[in-house]
Amino acid sequence: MATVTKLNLKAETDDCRLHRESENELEENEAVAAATRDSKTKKVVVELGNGSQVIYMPRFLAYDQSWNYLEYLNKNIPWNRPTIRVFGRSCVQPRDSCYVASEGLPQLAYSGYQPHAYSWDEYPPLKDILDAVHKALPGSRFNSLLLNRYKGGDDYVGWHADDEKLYGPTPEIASLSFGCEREFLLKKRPDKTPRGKTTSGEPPKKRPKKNRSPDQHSFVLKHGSLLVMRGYTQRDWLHSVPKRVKADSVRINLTFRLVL
Ligand SMILES: O=C(O)CCC(=O)C(=O)O
Ligand SMILES: [Fe+2]
Repeated sequence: MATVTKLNLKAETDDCRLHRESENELEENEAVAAATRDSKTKKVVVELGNGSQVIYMPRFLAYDQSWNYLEYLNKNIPWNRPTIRVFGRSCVQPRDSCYVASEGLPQLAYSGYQPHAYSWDEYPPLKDILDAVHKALPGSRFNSLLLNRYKGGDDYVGWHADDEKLYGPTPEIASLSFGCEREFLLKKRPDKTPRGKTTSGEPPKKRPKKNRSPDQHSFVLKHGSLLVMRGYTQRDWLHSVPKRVKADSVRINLTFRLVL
């Protein structure tokens, strides 16, 4: 049975707690994510294991400023809903998107689609947001941005990893959210080592369930929040923003990336 840890960062309580899906599961599974949180900034660091890490800052940008950004982006970005290829079939991408990148970088291509790269200069507020991200993450650098707009609960992004070659083996992705709160899920990719085998050839040691870290995580991404995926997260984990019937307003998400 999969181990699941839900990170609940609801606006009403602003109380960052790790809690399990159900009491039942609590009994069956004592696995808890290794998470640390800062009581002042509410920043949460979740160690996913094996060199993968997620950082979540629920109050990265001020509330009012974030509404101004949402309004600006909603009106001024040349949103596009391209036809993409998924599992060999053509379909309309279930959300709007746009791509912004520094000049001279190799072209991004995903799901058989090559988005046009717009310039940062055309959208000065994006440069301000990028500056704020660079300030918050010293030592990190980003030179491209994929924007997504979810018009309502029917818009979504399916399970995927941002593991395109042009990002290198350990891409860092900084994800900013504006507007409607949506759930962001992470699940561990299936282990490629055949059952009963270990990479060293030695017989597998039986590890008790309670020492196994969770293989699924859930974050409710708040208006003005920043979530960072680091290390081997794109190699070992998949992420998604599923459909939600109750999500009835627009959400805009910006993912900053470094093209090498
Ligand atoms: O909307 C989000 O929070 C995630 C978007 C995403 O995963 C992507 O653009 O690759
Ligand atoms: Fe992604």
